[in-house]
Amino acid sequence: MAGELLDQGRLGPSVGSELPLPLRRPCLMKADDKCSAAGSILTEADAQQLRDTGFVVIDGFLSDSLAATLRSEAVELATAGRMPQHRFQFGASQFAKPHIFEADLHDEVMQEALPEFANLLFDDSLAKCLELLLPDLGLEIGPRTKSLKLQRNCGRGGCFPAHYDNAGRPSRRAVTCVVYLNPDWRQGDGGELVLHPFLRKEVVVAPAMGRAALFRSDRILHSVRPAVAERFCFTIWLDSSDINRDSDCNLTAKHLSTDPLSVASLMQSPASLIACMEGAEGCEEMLQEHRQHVQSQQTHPQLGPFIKHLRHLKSET
Ligand SMILES: O=C(O)CCC(=O)C(=O)O
Ligand SMILES: [Fe+2]
Repeated sequence: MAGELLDQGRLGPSVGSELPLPLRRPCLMKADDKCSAAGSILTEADAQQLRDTGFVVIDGFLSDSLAATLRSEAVELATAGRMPQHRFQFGASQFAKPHIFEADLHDEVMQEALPEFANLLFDDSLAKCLELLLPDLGLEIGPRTKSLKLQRNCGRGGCFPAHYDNAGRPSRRAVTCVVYLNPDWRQGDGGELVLHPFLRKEVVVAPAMGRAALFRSDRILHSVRPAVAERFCFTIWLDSSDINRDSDCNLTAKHLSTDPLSVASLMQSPASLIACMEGAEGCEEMLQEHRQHVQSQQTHPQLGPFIKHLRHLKSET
């Protein structure tokens, strides 16, 4: 299904009603001399969109100078060959994600190598701003209740299959904020983020410099298209004290013998998984699990027809 492409030409800087100054541009940096230039732009309209649709895309989320500084730090680490290969847990095994490298800012070695990113880990202005605008999210404040990862996709087809950043307990992630650091991104370079809001049209987000995509970690299925060109981004995940509630998780466990997230995943074809993992260790195991999951749910007496109905609704969007 063709998604709506958000690229620089079509999506101008975010506009919306303005909050009083200190909130409208919360400073993402500690150093005073950089505060005036750095900040996230989060208006009431942005927050409202996040609340109503589960996502919002904001251009100029970082000042040009902060975006450039972060990018140079990232490039320097990558050039020195110091960015660890991204590994992920699947069942009892760990596998490498092809062409993806990630630095976790909870790692003190990385904090030293990436001081500007480390400042962001210890800066709570984004969480505080969201907490004020969307108190129902129950966001927690402090470096221990957020994660920050810098990611390098070296091109050559690196991508992410459709997934949720919070696929259920014990995850406490509530909001994902991905920020892109690619000044030269052009159509054809690939690496677009694709949001798959439930039963709604896909939204394709080009990974352009200073652009941020904020979305509900537990509600928005998303994937990344294969990248042809090298691409950098960093992600902040904000935790909540009020996530994966019994009332969210038990409804379908009780009535449909599954959880709500897997209903949405089932509606995805395994194409994005194959694109990401083909030929890599772990690919066959993951496909096998996907096939088993799909088959067991499709033959479920209540869930099978329900998924068929949802697919039909989605095909009409
Ligand atoms: O690279 C991106 O645009 C998003 C990556 C992602 O979905 C993740 O790290 O969970
Ligand atoms: Fe993700």
